[in-house]
Amino acid sequence: MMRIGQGYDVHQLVEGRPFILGGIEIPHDRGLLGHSDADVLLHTITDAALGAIGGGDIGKHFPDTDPEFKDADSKKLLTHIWEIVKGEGYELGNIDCTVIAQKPKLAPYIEQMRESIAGLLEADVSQVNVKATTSEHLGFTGRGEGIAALAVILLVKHPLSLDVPG
Ligand SMILES: Nc1ccn([C@@H]2O[C@H](COP(=O)(O)O)[C@@H](O)[C@H]2O)c(=O)n1
Ligand SMILES: C[C@@]1(CO)OP(=O)(O)OP(=O)(O)OC[C@H]1O
Repeated sequence: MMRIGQGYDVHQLVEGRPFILGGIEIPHDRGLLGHSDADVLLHTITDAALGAIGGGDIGKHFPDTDPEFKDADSKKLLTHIWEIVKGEGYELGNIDCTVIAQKPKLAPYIEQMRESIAGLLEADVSQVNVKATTSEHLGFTGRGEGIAALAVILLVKHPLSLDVPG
């Protein structure tokens, strides 16, 4: 049994916030704005996982009107959703993510993000791919006003092995 899900999220880049992406903090002169820590990549992955199990979206589970989730650590939000995914018998097949950011240069941090995401999804790093692209100075990402991220996830459920005698 396999299920596929996709995610998309955008957060604004502003001064005076830490820049947290894929569960790690990256040095930058600005950070992402949100009700939570605004980790746009983990939010996208959370939405993709929810999409795969028909579980709605991140805002349904963690409303941005609820003070409980103010400044929430997005690693904890994804971990909560991943418990639901596992409860339905699924594990990660693979996930492929794209971050659209004019700046900062993300290449030096890609491996650390992969490791962070693999840890959260209880999978091997080889099952997690993270890509970065600029948008060639076009649009809101190109002007550096915000960062967008996309993800496609494949969940797999292994059939119970039957212990047939003889
Ligand atoms: N924030 C980013 C954006 C891109 N990269 C790397 O640069 C390569 C070329 O980007 P283009 O937008 O010109 O296609 C891209 O493949 C990434 O490896 C990056 O590190 N950080
Ligand atoms: C994570 C939550 C909850 O703190 O808030 P934000 O950080 O604003 O993120 P978003 O992707 O807009 O929506 C999900 C939320 O409800």
